[in-house]
Amino acid sequence: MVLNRRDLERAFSPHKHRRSGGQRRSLNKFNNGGRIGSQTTSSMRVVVRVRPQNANELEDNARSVIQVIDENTLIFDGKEETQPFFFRGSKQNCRDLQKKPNKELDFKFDRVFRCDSSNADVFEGSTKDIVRSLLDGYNCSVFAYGATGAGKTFTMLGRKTSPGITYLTIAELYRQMETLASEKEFDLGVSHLEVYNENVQDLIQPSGPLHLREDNSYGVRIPGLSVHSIRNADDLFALMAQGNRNRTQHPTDANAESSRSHSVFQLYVRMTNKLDRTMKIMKLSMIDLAGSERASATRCKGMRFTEGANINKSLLALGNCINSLADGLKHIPYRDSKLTRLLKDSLGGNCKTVMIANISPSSTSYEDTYNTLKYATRAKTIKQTIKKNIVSVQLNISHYAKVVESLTAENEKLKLKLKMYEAGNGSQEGASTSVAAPVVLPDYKDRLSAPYQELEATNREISKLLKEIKLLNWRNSVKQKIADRLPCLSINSILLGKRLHRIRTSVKQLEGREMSCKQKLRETIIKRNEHFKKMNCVIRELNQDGSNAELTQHVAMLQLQLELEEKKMQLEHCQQLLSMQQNELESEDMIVKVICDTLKQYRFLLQGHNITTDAMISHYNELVQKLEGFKHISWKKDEETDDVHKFTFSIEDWSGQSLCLEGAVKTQPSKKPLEDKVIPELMIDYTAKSGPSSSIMLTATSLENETSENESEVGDIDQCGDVCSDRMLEDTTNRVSVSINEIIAGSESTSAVTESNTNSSVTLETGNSAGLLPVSQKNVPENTEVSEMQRVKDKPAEYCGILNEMNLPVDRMQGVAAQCSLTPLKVGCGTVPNDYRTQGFQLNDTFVLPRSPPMCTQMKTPGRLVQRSDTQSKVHITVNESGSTRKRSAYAEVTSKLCNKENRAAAMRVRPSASCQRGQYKGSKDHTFTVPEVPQLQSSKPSMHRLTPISKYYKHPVTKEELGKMAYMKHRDQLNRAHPYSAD
Ligand SMILES: Nc1ncnc2c1ncn2[C@@H]1O[C@H](COP(=O)(O)OP(=O)(O)OP(=O)(O)O)[C@@H](O)[C@H]1O
Repeated sequence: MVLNRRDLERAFSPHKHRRSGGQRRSLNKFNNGGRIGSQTTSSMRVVVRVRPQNANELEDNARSVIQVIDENTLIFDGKEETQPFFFRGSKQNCRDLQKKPNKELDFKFDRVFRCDSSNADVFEGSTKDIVRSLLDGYNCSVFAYGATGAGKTFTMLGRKTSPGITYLTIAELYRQMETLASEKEFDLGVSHLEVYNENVQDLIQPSGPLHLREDNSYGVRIPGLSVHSIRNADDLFALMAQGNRNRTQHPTDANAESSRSHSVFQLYVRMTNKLDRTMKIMKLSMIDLAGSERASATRCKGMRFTEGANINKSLLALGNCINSLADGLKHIPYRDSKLTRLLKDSLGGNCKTVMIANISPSSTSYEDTYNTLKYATRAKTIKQTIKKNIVSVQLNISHYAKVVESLTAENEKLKLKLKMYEAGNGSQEGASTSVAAPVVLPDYKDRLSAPYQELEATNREISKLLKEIKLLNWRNSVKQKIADRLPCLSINSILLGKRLHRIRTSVKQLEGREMSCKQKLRETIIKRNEHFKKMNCVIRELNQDGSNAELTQHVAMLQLQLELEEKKMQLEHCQQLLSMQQNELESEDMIVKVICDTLKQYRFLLQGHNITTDAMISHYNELVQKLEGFKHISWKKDEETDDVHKFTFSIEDWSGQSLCLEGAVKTQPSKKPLEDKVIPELMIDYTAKSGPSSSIMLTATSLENETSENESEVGDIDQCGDVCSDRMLEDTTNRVSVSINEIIAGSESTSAVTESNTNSSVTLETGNSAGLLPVSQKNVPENTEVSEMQRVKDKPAEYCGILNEMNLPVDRMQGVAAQCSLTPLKVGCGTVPNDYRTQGFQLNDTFVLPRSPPMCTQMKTPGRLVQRSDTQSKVHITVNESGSTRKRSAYAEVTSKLCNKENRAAAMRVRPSASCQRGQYKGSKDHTFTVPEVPQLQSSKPSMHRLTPISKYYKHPVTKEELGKMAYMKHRDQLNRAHPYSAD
């Protein structure tokens, strides 16, 4: 335990820190020159007050060791103006060597008060600012430090004529609270205690010693300490006086009214915001420390000596804490004394602190003053981290809703008042310029307003719940639908099980939500009925008071408003539901399309393998019929009409003769225009203007965009798919119907290579041709196929010829070939038609087309090889003598099916080379034809020899499984895109 002056000095000696820090050379380096009002740092605010010399000091003729330079600076132990020093009659510049040299230390503080400063001056310069901080929500502390008799109590408590800063601060607090009274509510409480001989005692209601408790949330607490409410600053003064009377004071040699204890006066402020009910609890502590003293100076003995030792001990602990805080150490020895424990949250805690260092200017207190100044300088470097004490009051969203509601209602009322006021003023305008009397809102409107608003709110809630229920219901039905159709497509039972489980779980969740919504709805409806009753009651009462027309009108208007609001919400909900249903419909539409497409591909695949059954075909046809039925469902609006896109068609026959045609493309309004992606349906009606033709090519050009680029021949297999390949119907009136499955974006025109006879009236019609087979197939009896199949089996080498004889469509031929385990024909087979016989070919000449699409140059009579180059193909045809004598020329007709766009036109008009002319091949069996790139045979009956899309997937050798897989692969992505629950 340290009890003497030397220890105290050591505790606050700068040399101590020089040793530890090794940096400081002069006291001036302590000074950071902090300024009043500087809010940039949160350093402890330190002010110094110099008291006037007392009678004793004046009597002793002691010199003043303090020179106050300005508001912030003082010089301790400055040079005195002394008599010149003479040695042997001459003035000496050197000082009197017998005298101690002056320290001449300058100190800077936040504020320095001269000895003539009043308590009011000190208040203005030290604690006035912290009142603002207190009301901003910060804890604040003020403590007075100094040697005994230095004027601490005088500064803190003052006299009746000159109240101290505690009183002045609290008076200021009351003044500022009054200005905030409209926004905030305040509750004030005070307590007053002393720490005497390391015991804490209540000064207002003295009882036994009190214990200190520390709490993370509330800091230091003293259970049992009485807290007294005050109404004004005068109440406070009375309480302080009472507390001071109870304070332990004893006269010492240094001070006749020496306080022998540390006094702590605390004011608690609870501030509640009237608007949001947030609460702040702040604490202001005014601490009058006991004076540090030298036992020699006070000449205390016995009890007084023990008191002094305790005072010094606690002040020493305080000095250690200040040093540790100033050095930024982690551990602060607060627990060394009761005083430091009590001041824990005032010094380094969450608190704005002001230290008032009281000093005597007299040289008799030289050491005390010097120590106090050092102490204060050290304290100045303490940094504090402070935050507002906002108590989170349990306010929920409903509270804010209420506040907003009440404000809105008030706002509405005010608006109404203003309107009425303006209306009243308007009518009186001109009549009188006197100030209009305040307009009183009709009572009935006021009384009806609250129940109406309640009713409106519940109505809104009901509409919302109804909408929620409907949506949940609909989502549920969609999920059910998915669950129903999933097993139809999914082939992976494990995956299917998982998906179904997921769907069922979500269905259950939706049902649960629906139930809770329904429950809420029931409750809200009950609530609404109550509001209705309430409103009716008010209306009845108002009627009893004296019904008037205005009231009736107002009630009717309110009812209408309610209805209107309800209808508006219903409309909104309907629109939302409708758009969701529309989306669902579109997605289902897409699924149907994809399924149809896939089905068609599978159908061809099966047909290719000749494994279709009658039942399958009839099911398929049923489906087609159903789909056709679907098309009759019209989504178009009444005012919508078909979009017509006009085209001109130029038709060329293979001999180069061209026909001019005009036509139009009709698209259904629900379908996208030509420029868009896919046009599933397209109607082209045109009539040839002139001339018969045996072979024509149709080129369609959009009139709406007449540029040369748009003039294109379509029919390219890459662009138009199987144009004119699926269905060609020949009717008796020489009208040819061509089915076009789809036209891809970018091709604004379509063409079809077709044949017309003498009549040039041609109709190209598009439609869903899925599943429609070439009509010629109908004419082929199944039994014929079977018998021929046997023939093929018996003579596999001749199967091409046999199949040609059978006059089967190419896919059927492929099927037969596959069934007979023969190499499937890649592209197609054709028989030379009868009319060709007259042109030099023999019946049953066989044309074998190449195996894979670009290799389309093989054209041979049996036994002869055909060659092909990149740019053209040479076709060797063996023609027998009889044929050549009969006809002068021969034709190798090709179609553009597998050609690229550029050479297709040329390919269409392949003529036999010169070597094919009559007579030139007489006697010779080999003739050469120059054929453009990628030719293909075309017979006079195109329906029989067209390529089918399925042929694209043929490879040799290929198994049925592979074929199936290939077709599946092609459509898998499309299917998945169309619907996530499609095939796995
Ligand atoms: N600024 C001042 N102006 C006039 N008189 C003063 C001033 N400061 C102090 N005094 C007088 O000095 C005497 C001692 O002052 P005070 O009791 O306030 O000292 P203290 O620091 O509280 O001493 P202790 O620590 O012993 O209680 C008192 O009589 C007081 O009236």
